[in-house]
Amino acid sequence: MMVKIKICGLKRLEDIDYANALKIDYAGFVFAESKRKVDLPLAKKLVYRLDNRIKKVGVFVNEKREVIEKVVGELGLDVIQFHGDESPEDVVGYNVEVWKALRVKDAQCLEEIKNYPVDCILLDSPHVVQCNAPYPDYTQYGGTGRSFDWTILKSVYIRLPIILAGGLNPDNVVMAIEQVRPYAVDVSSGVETDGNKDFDKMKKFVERVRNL
Ligand SMILES: O=C(O)c1ccccc1NCC(=O)[C@H](O)[C@H](O)COP(=O)(O)O
Repeated sequence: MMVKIKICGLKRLEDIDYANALKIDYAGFVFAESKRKVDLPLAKKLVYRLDNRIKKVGVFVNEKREVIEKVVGELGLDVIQFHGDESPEDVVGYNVEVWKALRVKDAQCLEEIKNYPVDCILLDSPHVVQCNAPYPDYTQYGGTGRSFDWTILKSVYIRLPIILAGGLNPDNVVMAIEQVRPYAVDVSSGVETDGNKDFDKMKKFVERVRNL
């Protein structure tokens, strides 16, 4: 089966045009503290422009249930991606598909997954809190551009479909897929130039995955 593609952190109208042209499977919108954060009015414009065959994923970090429900309802999101420290109880009771991100430090931390009643598990790099920053650097919850040691996954059986994230780019995505055999790949930094999505990098990424 063809590996699905999610591109995360879309924040400009042209990013949506790129996503539509490349017919990606999932478009990710970040509703958490990040340089890629979108607010509801902007997200509405982006979603309105998005090809309705592309699934809309909302990324949240430790967000209140009522906020998530409002965003899901107003945008018609297809998927909630929990990317913070949410517990298994926090992620239940929504009427759309739910993904939980886990930051992979070691094989032991993958045990946590077994407790989550979700549709997919997204494996990302461990975050590094910037200790010398004057305030906590929440962007480090995701979108770090760093990859983790994929060999950790070899020793663990994961029942859920895996979305592989963290430091993927057009040059390493084929190797990543061959090693991990995920249901989908997720990229943000690796298809950006100077903080914005770059059509040529997105195209290269998509072509390399689709040509497998
Ligand atoms: O992308 C962000 O800025 C972000 C901020 C806070 C929480 C999650 C975030 N992104 C979630 C994603 O799904 C990213 O695509 C994933 O972390 C991979 O990012 P990258 O390593 O930059 O490809």
